[in-house]
Amino acid sequence: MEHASMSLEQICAKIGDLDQASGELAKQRLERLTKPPGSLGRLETLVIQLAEITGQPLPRIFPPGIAVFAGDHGIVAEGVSAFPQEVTGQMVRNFAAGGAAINVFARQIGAKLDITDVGTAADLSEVEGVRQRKVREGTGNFAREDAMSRQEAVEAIAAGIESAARLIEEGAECIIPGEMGIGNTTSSTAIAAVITGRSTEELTGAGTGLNPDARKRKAALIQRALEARKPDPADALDIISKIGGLEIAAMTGAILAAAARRKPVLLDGFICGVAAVLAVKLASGVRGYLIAGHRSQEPGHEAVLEWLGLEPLLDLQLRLGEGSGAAVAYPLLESAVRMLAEMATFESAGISGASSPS
Ligand SMILES: Cc1cc2ncn([C@H]3O[C@H](COP(=O)(O)O)[C@@H](O)[C@H]3O)c2cc1C
Ligand SMILES: O=C(O)c1cccnc1
Repeated sequence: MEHASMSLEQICAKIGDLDQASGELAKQRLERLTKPPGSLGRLETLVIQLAEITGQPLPRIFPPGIAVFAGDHGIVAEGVSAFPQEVTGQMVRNFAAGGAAINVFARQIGAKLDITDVGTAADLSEVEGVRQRKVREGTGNFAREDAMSRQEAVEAIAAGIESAARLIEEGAECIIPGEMGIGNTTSSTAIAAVITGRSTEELTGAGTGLNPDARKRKAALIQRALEARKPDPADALDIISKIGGLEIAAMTGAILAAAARRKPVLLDGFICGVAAVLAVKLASGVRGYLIAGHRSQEPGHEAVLEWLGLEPLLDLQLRLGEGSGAAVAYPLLESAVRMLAEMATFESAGISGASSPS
């Protein structure tokens, strides 16, 4: 478990450049496969990226590992979610029992699901299959106080590093970060506003299902909270400690740890995208290791994707989280990888190449 005990600085320093040579070999093979050049579109660019990430001309991405983190949010006291705080802990029990959406999709794609309580307000110590890394019992209400200390932010990131490192140690070739935390679209919207500079009115969505009036109040509350907290846009740890979430910080750690081990990170929706932005802020080299699984219905996600420079694979109008959209997108990575590895070449199949200049 080499990386589980590495510090944040060490993990960031370990993130290497993409392997252009492996990407080039993948590209050359793509050109020889029995299809018009470029005709498999984004599956082609995807497999080139996977070769660059893994350093393997024929990349391996199976099995995937899903690292789910749960944390509570003090800001729910302001009425920013359609659901009560206790749902976070209740859903963690549901994850452990195998009944949540992410459990279904994890089984479908052959992924191991690693569940960590990084900061719920519930006592989940007796729940089998839930790792206890509780940094604190939910964040502070960032409309009134900092969400957590800088040290707590580092501890939550470390819990995420540990989870991804463990999954990779156990064989995972691709990491999908997921989360559960009632109120976390509020924290994520605040972070997205700080990073992108866009207005909270533009970025704020309905989350679990707020009505239009409640959504407007949520946007105004986030705006006031940002004026009070004044996070430094250049300092990811300052952002996390003032307005972040424990599970968001842990996802950031998981993303960093995956990149440090040259594993592709398949991103879920809005919350996960925000965690990826924070990871890029901590180590800019992470960017090339990211693949956006889908476009969430939360309006802030579009701004986050734009900031990351990513075009999502799917748009299924999802707005769930948990890692669900990434898990649903994972089979596309398998298609890309299998296409490169298993298709015949023009030479091997005895098929004539293009007759007119391309
Ligand atoms: C039953 C249930 C299961 C969920 N699974 C993910 N979320 C998602 O919704 C929450 C964020 O939305 P908001 O900021 O509006 O509270 C997060 O927990 C997220 O993972 C869920 C929400 C609910 C209610
Ligand atoms: O896109 C997401 O990650 C999301 C959207 C709504 C609620 N929870 C998560």
